[in-house]
Amino acid sequence: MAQTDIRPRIGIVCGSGLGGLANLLKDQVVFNYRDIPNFPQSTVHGHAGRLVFGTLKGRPCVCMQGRFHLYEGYPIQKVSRKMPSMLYHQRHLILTNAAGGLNQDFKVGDIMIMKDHINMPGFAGNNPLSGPNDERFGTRFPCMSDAYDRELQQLAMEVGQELGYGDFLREGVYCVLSGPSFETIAECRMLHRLGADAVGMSTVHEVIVARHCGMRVFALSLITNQAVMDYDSEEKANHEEVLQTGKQRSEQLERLVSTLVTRIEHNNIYA
Ligand SMILES: O=P(O)(O)O[C@@H]1C[C@H](O)[C@@H](CO)O1
Ligand code: HPA
Repeated sequence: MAQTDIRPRIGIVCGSGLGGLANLLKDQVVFNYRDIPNFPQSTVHGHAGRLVFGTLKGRPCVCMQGRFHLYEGYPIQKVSRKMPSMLYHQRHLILTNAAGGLNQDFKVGDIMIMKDHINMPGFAGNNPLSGPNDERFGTRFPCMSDAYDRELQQLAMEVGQELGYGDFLREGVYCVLSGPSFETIAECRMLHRLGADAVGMSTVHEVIVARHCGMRVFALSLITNQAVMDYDSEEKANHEEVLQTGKQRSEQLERLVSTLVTRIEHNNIYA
């Protein structure tokens, strides 16, 4: 922080292939993760591994161009609790991810506003808040029924409609698995029955920590591929398709996020 005058009010985390968001920032001050002491490294294609400070349409922001995933081998506390600590000092956190569509009404390229999550690793005791609680950050037992800020969801929906995104803007429930293997057909069918609209490998642990710190959270999933749910299907989930869809939709997703950022300030949603 000593190396930049920018004091961000909004933190942004970029999902797979969605790092272009960080390039929108003006007056950039960039730190490569490899140059930050004790910082993990991004090991996944589509995650550049840079912390970018700058202004988005005049609003001071900090952007993680590259996140850490459980499957990269980092302990869950390191992935989510200690490392993006710069982001957790902000009032708002905006997260993006790539996800497989489970909802049969969803199409590849849809943008899903996350209204809730299912934390599968959490069911197995893998929660980022496990371990001693530091009361300076938040309570031992944080509420998660209000994890995704309803005012921000509403605002994003309005922004999306104004931008003409109505045909591909959705809302739904994201289910996180630890990865890195993609899901089996039986797993996808089960997750769908459980109420998940999309499946991915990130975001939820970051959301839990952000809510623990009292941040207001907004998250978007880009449906980069249809989860395979049919034994007759020839489709095979793969990371190349994920990145390709990210490239195709990046411009709209970036416009949605940057307009949302200006509206957060304009509507003075800082309480
Ligand atoms: O960081 P996100 O959640 O966007 O990345 C997704 C999940 C895996 O890391 C990868 C699979 O293609 O994309
Ligand atoms: N499954 C899990 N994670 C993903 C997927 C998927 O189908 N697509 C992008 N990230």
